[in-house]
Amino acid sequence: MTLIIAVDGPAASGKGTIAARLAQTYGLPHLDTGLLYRAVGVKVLEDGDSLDDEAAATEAARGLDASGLSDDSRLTTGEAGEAASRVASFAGVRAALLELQQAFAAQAGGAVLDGRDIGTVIAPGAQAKLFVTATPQVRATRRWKQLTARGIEISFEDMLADIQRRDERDAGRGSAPMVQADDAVLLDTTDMGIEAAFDAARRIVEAARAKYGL
Ligand SMILES: Nc1ncnc2c1ncn2[C@@H]1O[C@H](COP(=O)(O)OP(=O)(O)O)[C@@H](O)[C@H]1O
Ligand SMILES: Nc1ccn([C@@H]2O[C@H](COP(=O)(O)OP(=O)(O)O)[C@@H](O)[C@H]2O)c(=O)n1
Repeated sequence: MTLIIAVDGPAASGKGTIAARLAQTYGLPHLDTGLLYRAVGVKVLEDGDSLDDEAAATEAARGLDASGLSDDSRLTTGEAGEAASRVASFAGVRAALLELQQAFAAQAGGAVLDGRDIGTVIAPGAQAKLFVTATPQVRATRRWKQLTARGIEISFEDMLADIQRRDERDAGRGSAPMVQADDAVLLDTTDMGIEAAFDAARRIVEAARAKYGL
């Protein structure tokens, strides 16, 4: 049996940071699945199509080249996050991205994936499942600091409103909504720094490894 680690949670909860560090710790490949939806959203915008156009978004998802996404600075903006969340509600987009993600999860040796539906849809059999969260205020503060450090200007109030709107859309959509899997462990990082959050995440994974003898 291999170790698949599923890390889900809302925007700026720290799931990507935790997933990357877990991957490093256990020597596993890591896929930030949010980048796939961000790339689809940005492609729709760049093609001049509407974010309400499911056919255009599905076509963009089918034609997606998933290589090099983590180096693409166009994908880290607030607009890209918003566009991602809009196209991510389309069943056609999710279906087009399913196989790629499931193949990544199933590769020999195991994998770490982070997103919204990893523990519920992409890898329901994952040995370790974390649902990472924090209050909207704390998450907005983290994302605001991250974006302003990159020279992106946004007010804190707008940031908080963006995060809350995205939370609602992601949790409320019909297709693979953001929800904690029944067997996921909740990790609330509201009062934790990065080190404490990572330590807590590692303990959750260690418990799963012990359970499965991995
Ligand atoms: N526990 C934490 N405490 C403070 N800042 C954090 C914590 N976890 C992550 N961050 C910072 O918050 C920002 C968002 O984290 P990230 O891992 O990208 O979140 P997500 O993948 O959930 O959107 C990053 O700048 C990251 O360094
Ligand atoms: N597995 C996933 C990952 C992301 N997404 C969507 O893509 C958007 C961007 O995801 P992300 O993980 O890059 O966003 P952040 O949490 O980093 O802000 C989310 O708001 C979701 O709508 C999804 O639907 N399913």
